[in-house]
Amino acid sequence: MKTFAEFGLDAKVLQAITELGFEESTPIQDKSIPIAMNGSDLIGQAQTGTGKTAAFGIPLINKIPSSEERIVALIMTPTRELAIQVAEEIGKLARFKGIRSLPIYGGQEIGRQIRALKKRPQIIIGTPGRLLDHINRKTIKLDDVQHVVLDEADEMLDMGFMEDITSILSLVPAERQTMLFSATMPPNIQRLAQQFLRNPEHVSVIPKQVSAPTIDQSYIEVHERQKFDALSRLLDMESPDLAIIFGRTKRRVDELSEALQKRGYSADGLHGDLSQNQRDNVMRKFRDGSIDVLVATDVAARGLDVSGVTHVINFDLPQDPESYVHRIGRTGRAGKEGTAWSFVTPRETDHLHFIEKVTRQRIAKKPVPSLAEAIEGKQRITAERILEVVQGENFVEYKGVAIQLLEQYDSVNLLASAIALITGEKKDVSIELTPEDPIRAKKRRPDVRSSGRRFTGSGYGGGNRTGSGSSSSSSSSSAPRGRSGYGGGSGSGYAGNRGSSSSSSSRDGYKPREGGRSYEGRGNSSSSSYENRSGEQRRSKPASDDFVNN
Ligand SMILES: Nc1ncnc2c1ncn2[C@@H]1O[C@H](COP(=O)(O)OP(=O)(O)OP(=O)(O)O)[C@@H](O)[C@H]1O
Ligand SMILES: [Mg+2]
Repeated sequence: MKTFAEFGLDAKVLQAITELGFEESTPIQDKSIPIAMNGSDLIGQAQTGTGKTAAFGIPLINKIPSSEERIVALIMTPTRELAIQVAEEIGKLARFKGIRSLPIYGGQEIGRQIRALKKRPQIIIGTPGRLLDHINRKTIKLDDVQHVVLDEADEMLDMGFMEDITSILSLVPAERQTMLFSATMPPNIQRLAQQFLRNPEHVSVIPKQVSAPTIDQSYIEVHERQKFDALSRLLDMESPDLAIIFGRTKRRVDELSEALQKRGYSADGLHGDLSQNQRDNVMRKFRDGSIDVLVATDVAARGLDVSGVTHVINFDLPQDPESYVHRIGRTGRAGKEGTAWSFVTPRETDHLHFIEKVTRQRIAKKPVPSLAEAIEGKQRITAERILEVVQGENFVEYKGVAIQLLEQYDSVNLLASAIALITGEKKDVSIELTPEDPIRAKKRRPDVRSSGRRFTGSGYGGGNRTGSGSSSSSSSSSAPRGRSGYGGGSGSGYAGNRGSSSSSSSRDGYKPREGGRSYEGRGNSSSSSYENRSGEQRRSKPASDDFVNN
């Protein structure tokens, strides 16, 4: 653990870091910043929420001269929300040095982006589709780019961006620095690395052994039809400050956010079928706390950093362990504690155990919260809210009526009635969700070679899924986050290791993955159809027989 002053950074960069409140570097920053400052290519892996953005952002900003007028750095992200967020963090770090950065993503009016490009940003943060659009219009040219970062590199591969990335990078001078970052680094990332990186340094913050998690993980076994009631009880019992609930499909997200609103929760949904305006609004409301429940597809699983997210709930289990790791990684960030719950239908318990095995993390089984626990939780929150008001003394104008009431009625009855009113039971609103099919772990098939799952620092060597058809097994592993978070240094990390995956690529580079993953929807209604998570280009659906749907 170092202070940032030890890296020999520009005073203006240091000032920005101080202003952000970063006191010490995180382990990934410790290791990456000197290498990145040297100009070497880099593959950086560290657990969710440990400051990978600054790990590549600080060296970039440090290096770029303020007088630079050309685009010299390009950062690519898999989703629009992440492009916006990374641009914001880069913007904060670059404030005093006066480096200009610009997010470029689908869904935003292109004219606006073209106007902003005229201000000569030195750093562009973009999603591949819109970047290509600008490149084709010649509104962005990459001839002078000296640094490239692929954030969530493995996800960019999985989303079928390989062809786009290849096209984009073919326009960037070979004489450049290229860096890949993610919490999960499956071996097939090597394909990307071999193609685009030169003698990369591998930096990974991985624990030697499983250590205590910062994210408290539990699951509840529940039938599909009981999920919603279980969810409202869970929300009542836990009363999260901010929660993200992941659903499998866009339809699911729509239905769930509407149902939660009907039951009186302050919730809204995020998925790729919404307009960019709607997406921006939902994110803004969630970030400023005007809603406290964000219901989302996996579009929100990667990279998003919203401070104060205390809970992640997998309303539907994710298809693969990487997705699980990234989803629950939306809480427990920057050394804070977080709580993750997953709903598991009886037929999905094998899949849950598979996730446990791969992530080397026991996920504790908990009962469905009882009505009594739910009520107790809700009442506790109401009482806390009342006490806050009492302390604020912002109630003087209500005293007159209070005195009158107390003259006529019993004080306990009065207060209990007021609590009942504020608690606002809306249990009578009936909710009907379209059921989702369970996810099931694939069974080992001896005739198909399994590359298995391997863990760094663990003896586990066997995959319990195998590939099917032309798609060979792709697997990964992870280790849980360490409690140490910032400052502890033991730095547990995700040690993803995916068996060599050589599945056939479709035209657009989309790789139908063994076991599939939780893409948004694979039903046949448009609201539940597969989409590219950046929402800007549609790709072919993964082969449906990659999934066990029933
Ligand atoms: N040195 C530091 N000290 C304190 N906070 C930090 C430091 N570096 C980064 N942070 C904060 O930690 C949070 C998480 O950082 P960031 O989003 O970069 O994580 P990440 O490793 O990219 O996670 P993910 O894998 O989910 O993308 C951010 O709010 C960031 O501002
Ligand atoms: Mg990140």
